[in-house]
Amino acid sequence: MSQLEKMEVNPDLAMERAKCNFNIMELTHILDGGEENTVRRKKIEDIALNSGASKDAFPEEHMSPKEKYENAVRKSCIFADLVKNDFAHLTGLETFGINSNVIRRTADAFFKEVSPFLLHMGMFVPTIMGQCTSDQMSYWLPRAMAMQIIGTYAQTELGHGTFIRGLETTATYDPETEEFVLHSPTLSSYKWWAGGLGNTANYCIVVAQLYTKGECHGTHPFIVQIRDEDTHMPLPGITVGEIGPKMGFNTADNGFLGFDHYRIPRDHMMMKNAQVLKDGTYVKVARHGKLTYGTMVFVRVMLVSEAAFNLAKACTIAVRYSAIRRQSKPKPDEGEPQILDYATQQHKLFITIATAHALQLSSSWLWRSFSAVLTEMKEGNTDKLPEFHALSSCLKAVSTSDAAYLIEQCRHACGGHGYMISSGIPHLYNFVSATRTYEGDYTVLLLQTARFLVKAYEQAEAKQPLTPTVSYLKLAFTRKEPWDSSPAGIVRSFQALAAGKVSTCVKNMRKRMRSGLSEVEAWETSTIQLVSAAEAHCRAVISDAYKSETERLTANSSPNVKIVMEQLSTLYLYYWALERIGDLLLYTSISEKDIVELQTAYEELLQKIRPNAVGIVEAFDLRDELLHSTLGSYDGRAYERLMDEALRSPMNKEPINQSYYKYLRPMMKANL
Ligand SMILES: CCCCC/C=C\C/C=C\C/C=C\C/C=C\CCCC(=O)SCCNC(=O)CCNC(=O)[C@H](O)C(C)(C)COP(=O)(O)OP(=O)(O)OC[C@H]1O[C@@H](n2cnc3c(N)ncnc32)[C@H](O)[C@@H]1OP(=O)(O)O
Ligand SMILES: Cc1cc2nc3c(=O)[nH]c(=O)nc-3n(C[C@H](O)[C@H](O)[C@H](O)COP(=O)(O)OP(=O)(O)OC[C@H]3O[C@@H](n4cnc5c(N)ncnc54)[C@H](O)[C@@H]3O)c2cc1C
Repeated sequence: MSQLEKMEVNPDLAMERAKCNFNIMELTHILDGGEENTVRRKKIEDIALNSGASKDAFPEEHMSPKEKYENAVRKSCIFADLVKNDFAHLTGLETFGINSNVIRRTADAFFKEVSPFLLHMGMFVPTIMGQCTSDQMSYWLPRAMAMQIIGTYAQTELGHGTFIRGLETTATYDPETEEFVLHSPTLSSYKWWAGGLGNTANYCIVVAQLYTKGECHGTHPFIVQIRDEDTHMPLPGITVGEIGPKMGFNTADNGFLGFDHYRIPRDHMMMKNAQVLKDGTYVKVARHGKLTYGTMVFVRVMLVSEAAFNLAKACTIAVRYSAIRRQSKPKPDEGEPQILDYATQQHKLFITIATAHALQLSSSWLWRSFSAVLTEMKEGNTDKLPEFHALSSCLKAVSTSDAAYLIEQCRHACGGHGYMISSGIPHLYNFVSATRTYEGDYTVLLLQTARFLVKAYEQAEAKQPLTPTVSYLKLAFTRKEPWDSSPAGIVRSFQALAAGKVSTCVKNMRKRMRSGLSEVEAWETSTIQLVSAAEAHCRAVISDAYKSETERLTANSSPNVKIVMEQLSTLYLYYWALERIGDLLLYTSISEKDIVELQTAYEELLQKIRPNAVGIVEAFDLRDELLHSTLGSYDGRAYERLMDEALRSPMNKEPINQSYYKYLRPMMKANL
């Protein structure tokens, strides 16, 4: 009999809800970007989740890899149908704005790992939108949106992921037949990793070195059919398959792909930014050489919200569980406290909540900047692209890295039970730790930002005007920043710290060049510090955006919601100031007394947040279907759910496993 037949809420969780002193729904509306967004989101979730279509009859964890994939395809088709037929009027999916976030969020109820269609929606469609001419778009986009074809994005090869210019797949134009010939000249040139490529997709975007009239023009994107639209058989000249088990993403059939002189029509080159005319003449259209990297920039922005969303899930699970879990007996005359009462537990968890808010608000701010950059680019102005590339690169790197670290911390906060797959936390960790690598590795992206920072520093030195996100670099040329523990003062200190680090890097590089190193060598030997400087810059950007967005969003809110949001954003600042004490000592006037006061203020803040902790995570409004967690469900009945899950295990379906007769019994009897 299920342990959950009686509908009850754990009394500790009920008590937490009763003592929450702010309006949870008001905070939900703020996080959703307005009440009407919440209403629409809930409608979409109701349609998708109340039907029960997201549920599995058999626990996914106990399926074979092949069964897991097949189940994910089954549910992807149900979900795609819902998107097309039931959500369309509610979402305006084609805008790829807030509503695609809602669809992405709802999809998580269907997939504990990911949908094999993720790359179709996440990269194939956006690349068609960003890299096609309008004629091409009017042919491809309706087919892709209606799911008549399924696509993916195959850029990375066995030999190269980071260094795009080093890709080896060739696309050589043949003016005789007006076709491109795609070819994989080496093993290392095989495409590797594209999600959905192994078994699902029949089309893909292939990034290849373009050759025409005997000249190489660098990497360009092409739309390539890889399977027959009717039989799904790989087409002649195509070698395609799945790459095998991974830490996560196991329902995403990541694949490999090779070409043997495979021909595609000329107009399957995506020609918005560059064209090859019928006679083979190459025409560059774009004003900026890196516009073909546009989909990556788009997904990097997307990944900041992904990091926030997955952190919100992890801390909802860990905070609810910490409210119902009681352990140890610090006071002999009292019962065991809820583990959420321990200051060390609050230290693990409240920064996780604050980071989820910080990333969510920074991501909304980043989306707005992105829209502004896109609008200018439509008018042919690419001036803001370098700054935006630097910004989206560091935000992607730091948000995914912080999220992975903090999700792991949520697992620690759940003790042994956090290690269970059914807690939901391992899936979250496996998913998010990949986001630190894909779409540009952490270190590589921070070094892109560092390049921009060094150039901006040189502009500041030459007293030239600076773009907004780096205007603080002028602090590098003033006296040491006086320490001020107010939120605005801490943001300024983070800026002074970042400016100081960039300045130190530049001075070190110059010194190394004076001692005989080339510019490239001086850069290379300074990269550890450059990564650290770019991280500090990003931390200053997030802190500034989080603080100012909090002020903007709470300008008209009720007093208690304002207090809660301010407490969290101040906690974020205190936490990172304490984490970076060594740097603050170098670059600001902070004293020993200031540090002691800061630590005390941080500890007091944890206590102030404590009574509202459950309410705060519940403002993320994550339904049980999205959490997939025995530990974090709304009713808080973790022990009953753990036992129920254990009983569902196929290992418990027979009292004696056959291995007893085959191996254990003979061994033990032989040892008698
Ligand atoms: C079921 C329903 C679901 C709904 C779906 C909706 C949403 C889903 C949500 C999210 C997730 C979606 C999908 C996620 C799943 C999996 C996806 C994984 C996909 C992939 O994983 S897909 C492969 C990505 N793979 C990379 O990410 C490679 C990283 N590697 C690079 O990105 C470059 O290769 C780099 C930058 C390292 C070097 O490139 P390089 O060698 O060519 O350039 P170089 O260093 O020489 O720089 C020359 C000048 O270009 C500037 N520059 C460079 N890049 C620029 C840019 N983008 N924009 C503007 N300027 C740029 C520089 O700043 C410099 O500027 P300057 O000269 O002025 O200093
Ligand atoms: C789950 C998952 C899904 C993916 N999906 C797709 C997909 O759909 N389509 C696709 O095309 N690709 C996909 N990828 C590939 C992904 O984009 C690449 O793995 C990623 O960009 C990192 O590149 P890499 O593997 O070449 O790493 P490498 O560049 O080989 O990195 C290895 C190490 O070298 C370091 N390094 C590399 N270059 C430098 C440098 N210049 N300076 C300092 N350090 C450096 C890195 O920091 C890292 O520590 C996926 C990857 C994963 C894990």
